[in-house]
Amino acid sequence: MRDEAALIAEFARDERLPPAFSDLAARLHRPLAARIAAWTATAERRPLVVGVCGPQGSGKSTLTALLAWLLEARDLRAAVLSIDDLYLSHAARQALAREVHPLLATRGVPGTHDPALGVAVLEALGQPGPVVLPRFDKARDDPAPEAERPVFDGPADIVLLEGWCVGARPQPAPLLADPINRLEREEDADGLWRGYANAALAGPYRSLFQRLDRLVLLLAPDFEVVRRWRGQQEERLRQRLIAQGRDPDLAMDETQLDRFVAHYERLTRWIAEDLPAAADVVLRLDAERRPAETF
Ligand SMILES: Nc1ncnc2c1ncn2[C@@H]1O[C@H](COP(=O)(O)OP(=O)(O)OP(=O)(O)O)[C@@H](O)[C@H]1O
Ligand SMILES: O=C(O)[C@H](O)CO
Repeated sequence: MRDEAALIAEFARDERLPPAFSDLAARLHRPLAARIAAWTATAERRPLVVGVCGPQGSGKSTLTALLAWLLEARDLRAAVLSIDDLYLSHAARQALAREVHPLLATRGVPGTHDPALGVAVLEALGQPGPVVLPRFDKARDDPAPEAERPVFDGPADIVLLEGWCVGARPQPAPLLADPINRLEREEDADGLWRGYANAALAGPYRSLFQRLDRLVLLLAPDFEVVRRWRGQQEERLRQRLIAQGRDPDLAMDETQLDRFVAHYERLTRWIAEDLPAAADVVLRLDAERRPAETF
């Protein structure tokens, strides 16, 4: 097995993470990778599918990327998939916006992904041979062209499926009655949009989430912190666009961001209430993304 400390240092450098990250990785990522390896050893089917659910900007893609490195160092083949890569195209969401509800134009809530694509990719990852993984380009707000999609050489031992609503269960109908923020009050007064998202969770998303063997749940201190974390993400996107010589205004400004995260508020709050009881590992993060408990 490759030296984990050296691997973590390399990862932190590549990802430009703060110096304190190495300590965190020793307390969190290393033991979590060991736990996932142990789950894999006793799993009844391959690949073992581990869901990583956490609010926007909570650090899911960083966590899963490092876990994949650590698992590979243990000679386990680990693929990472994000539910964000299953978003419907811009045109498909525009069609939903016309036909069902205007708020479905914005990517995010259940109903704006293609869960059947996720099921098909998980299935393909269980077979030998190359699998072209889906990729969504947030600056274009559209799936990336095939040439930009990564290829995983299957079969995978483990798939880490990360996303802000991975494993979410529908809300009981009475909880849908009252709007929870201004967006819902002003633009979904009759509850059609939130009802559609909830029905999607109860329907097509169930087939994807039923495939999860294990669930790791990250929780934010509160929704204000989620807004801040998501803002940091967008700032990174802006910097990346500048570095690539692309238009930085493809990233959202503060007003757009407030409206964007309002779409996520209901389900983010519901997940924090409902999923801890169902998760295998629950990590309560502070505002600096540090878990309160040692693992
Ligand atoms: N443990 C950490 N310490 C400090 N910074 C971190 C840590 N984990 C992640 N970050 C930084 O926080 C930001 C968000 O992380 P990441 O992209 O992993 O979040 P995410 O949950 O996948 O977000 P999204 O749901 O929007 O895709 C990134 O800039 C990342 O470098
Ligand atoms: O950018 C997005 O699509 C949301 O923040 C979910 O990750």
